[in-house]
Amino acid sequence: MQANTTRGFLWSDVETRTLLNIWGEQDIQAALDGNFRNSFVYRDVSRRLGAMGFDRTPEQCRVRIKSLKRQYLLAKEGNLPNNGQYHKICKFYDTMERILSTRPTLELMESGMGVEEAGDGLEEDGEDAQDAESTGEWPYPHHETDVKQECPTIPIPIPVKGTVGNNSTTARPHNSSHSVSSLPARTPKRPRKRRSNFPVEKLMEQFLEQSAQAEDNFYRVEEQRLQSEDRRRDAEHTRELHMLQMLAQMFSSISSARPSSAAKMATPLARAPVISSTSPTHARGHPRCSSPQKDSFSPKSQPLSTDVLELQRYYSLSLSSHRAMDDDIISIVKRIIPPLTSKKHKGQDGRIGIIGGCQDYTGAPYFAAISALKVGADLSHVFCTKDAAAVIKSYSPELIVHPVLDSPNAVEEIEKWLPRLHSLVVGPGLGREDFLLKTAKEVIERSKAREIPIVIDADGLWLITQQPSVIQGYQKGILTPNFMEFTRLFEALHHKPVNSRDQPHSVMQLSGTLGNLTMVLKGEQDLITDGSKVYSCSVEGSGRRCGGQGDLLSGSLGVLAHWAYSASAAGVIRSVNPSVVAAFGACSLTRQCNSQAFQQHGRATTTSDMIQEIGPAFRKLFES
Ligand SMILES: NC(=O)C1=CN([C@@H]2O[C@H](COP(=O)(O)OP(=O)(O)OC[C@H]3O[C@@H](n4cnc5c(N)ncnc54)[C@H](OP(=O)(O)O)[C@@H]3O)[C@@H](O)[C@H]2O)[C@@H](O)CC1
Ligand SMILES: Nc1ncnc2c1ncn2[C@@H]1O[C@H](COP(=O)(O)OP(=O)(O)OP(=O)(O)O)[C@@H](O)[C@H]1O
Repeated sequence: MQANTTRGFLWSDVETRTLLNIWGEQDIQAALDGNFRNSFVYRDVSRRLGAMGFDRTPEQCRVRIKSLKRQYLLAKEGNLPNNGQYHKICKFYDTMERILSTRPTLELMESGMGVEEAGDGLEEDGEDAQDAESTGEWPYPHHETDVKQECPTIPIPIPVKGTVGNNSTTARPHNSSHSVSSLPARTPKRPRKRRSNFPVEKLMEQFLEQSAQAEDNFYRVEEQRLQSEDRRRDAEHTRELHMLQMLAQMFSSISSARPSSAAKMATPLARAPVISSTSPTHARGHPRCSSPQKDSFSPKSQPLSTDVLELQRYYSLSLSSHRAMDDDIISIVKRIIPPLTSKKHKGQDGRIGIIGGCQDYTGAPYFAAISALKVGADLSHVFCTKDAAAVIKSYSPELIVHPVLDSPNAVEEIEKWLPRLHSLVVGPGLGREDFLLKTAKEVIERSKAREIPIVIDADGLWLITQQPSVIQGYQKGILTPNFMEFTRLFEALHHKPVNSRDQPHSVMQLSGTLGNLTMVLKGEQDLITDGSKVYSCSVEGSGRRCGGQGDLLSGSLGVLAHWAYSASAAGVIRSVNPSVVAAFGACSLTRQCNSQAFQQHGRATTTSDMIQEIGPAFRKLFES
C-alpha cells in the first residue's frame, strides 16, 4: 500500500470514524495524555489505521484529529441549542464528546490547544482552515473561525528570526523528533485572537443568509439565461419550421405549375416603385420595422421579396374592396402562422395577457381572452379586478384569471407575469376609473421596456386619449379604435374634428402624429395604417353589430401580433410591418366569423356565436 501523502485529500466518513475509534482507544488516549511529544503516538495510530485498510501517514492522522477537535470545540463553545446545529459544525460531535469527556486534560485543550498538539512542531498558520476545507465539513469562511491558541505552560524561548525583505520569517525545525530541549530553535505558535463568547449562531445565521442570497442570485441569473435561451430556441424553431413550410409551398406550386401564378409574379406593376413620395409620413419610416416603401425607394435595395411585391401591388390600387388584393395580403398572413407540430411545448405558440375586466364589464375580457385561445395561443391570462375574476372564471375553465387589477400592488403583480407573456391586450372591459387607468398605464410602460407587442382597445384607448405619450412612437403598439374612439383620440391630438368623408386620410394623419403607430379604424371597412399607407380590409361580414366583436378582434390580434413579430425576427416575412400584417389578419378573421355566424343565426347572432366560428373561419381564410 502506498501512503497517500496528499494533505488536502478528502477523508471519507467511514475512514474518519475508524480513525476516531482508534484515536479514542484507551491506550492511545493515555499515551497522548500528558505527553508533550506525540509523534510516536500518531505513528501508532497510522499503523492501526493501515491495518484496517486505510492508508494514512501519521501526520495526516494528526492533522485530521486536530481539525476534528477544532470543530468539536467550536460547536461546544457556541452553546448551540440542542437541535442538531452542532452537527452542522462538527459531524462527529457525539463521538468526540464521548472520547474527550473522559480526558483529564480537556480543560487545557478547551482553552484552545491540547497537549498533544503542542509539541509536534509541524503546524503552520492557517493549516486548520485548510484541513477543514479539505474535509468539506467546515461551515464558515476561515477568517471567522479563529480560536485562541494559548501557549503551553512550558517555557518556550524567543525564536530566532530571519528577515526577507519586509517579511519576517521564523526559523523552524526540520525534524519533528527534536526533543523538548531543542525547542529554542522552534517556532512558538503565534497566539491567535480569541473571540470571547464566539457568536457562532450569529455567524451561522449570516452564513445561511449569504448562502440563501447567493442561491437566489444564481437562480435569478439562471432564470434569465433560460428565458433568453427559450426565446432564441423559439425563434430558431419558428424560422426552421417556416422555411420548411415555404419549401413545401414552393414544391407544391412548382408541381401544380399554374401559368397564372407565374404571370402574377412577373407583373411589371409589382416591380415598379409604386409609393407616392408625397406620402406625408413616409420620410419618418419605422425605426425598427422597415416599411415596404423604403425598399422600393432605395436604389440599392435587395431583390424584392414576394411580401413586398404583393403589398406594393396592393398600395398601387385604390382602397375599394378588391378580392385579389385581400388574397395577396392574406397569403402573407398565412406565412406568419406557426405550423402545428409535435415538437412544440405548451406556451410556444403564444401566452397572451388581457388587461381588463371590472364589475361592470366581464364579457369583454372574456371574449378577448377566449378568442386568443381559439385563434391558437396556448395560454390566455386575464388580469382583472377582484369582483370580476370569479365571474370571468365561471365563463371558461380555459382562462387563467388573476384578480389583481384593483390590488394596491397591481403593477408588481402583473409585472411578475410579463416575462412569460408574448403580447398584451389592454382595455377590454377595463373601465375608466382613474386608479385602473393608472395601473394600465404603468403596465404599458413596463411592457414597452420588454418590447412586448401591445394592442390597445376600448377603455385602453380612453387612457391614450388622456395621455397619448404612453404609447406614442412605440412600434409594437397597435390601436384598434371604433369610430367613436377614433374621433375622441383624433380631436384630442389634432384639436379639430375628424373629416369623416376622408377617413383614410384622417387615420393616416393620426397614426403619423402618434409616431407611425399601427392603427385599425374599425367600421364598414376596417382601415389599417402605419402612417405610410392605408390598407382596407373588406372581407364580407354581415349587418349584425352585436357588442363584443371588437373584443374578438383585439384578442385575435394579440396572438397574430406575436406570431408576426416572431416570423419577422426569424426572417420569414421581410420588409413588411408585422403589426400591419397581424392587423389585417385579425380584421379578416373577425369579419369572416361574423359572416359565418350570421349565416347560421341571422339576427340572433351574438359574439359567442362568432367565437364558435373562429376555428372554421381561420381554416377557410388561412389554411385552405
Ligand atoms: N359584454 C361586455 O362586457 C362588453 C363590454 N364592452 C366594454 O364596454 C366598455 C365601454 O365600451 P363602449 O364601446 O361601449 O364605450 P364607448 O367607446 O364610450 O362607446 C360608447 C358609445 O359610443 C358610440 N359608438 C360606439 N361605436 C360607434 C361607432 N362605430 N360609430 C358611432 N358611434 C359609436 C355609441 O353611442 P350611442 O350610439 O349609444 O349614442 C356607444 O354607445 C369597454 O370596456 C368595452 O370593452 C364592450 O366591449 C362590449 C361588450
Ligand atoms: N359597419 C360595419 N360593417 C361591417 N363590419 C363592421 C362594421 N362595423 C364594425 N364591423 C366589424 O366589427 C368589428 C368590430 O368593430 P366595432 O365597431 O363593433 O368595435 P367595438 O365597438 O370596439 O366593439 P366592442 O363591442 O367589442 O366594443 C370590426 O373589426 C369589423 O370587422
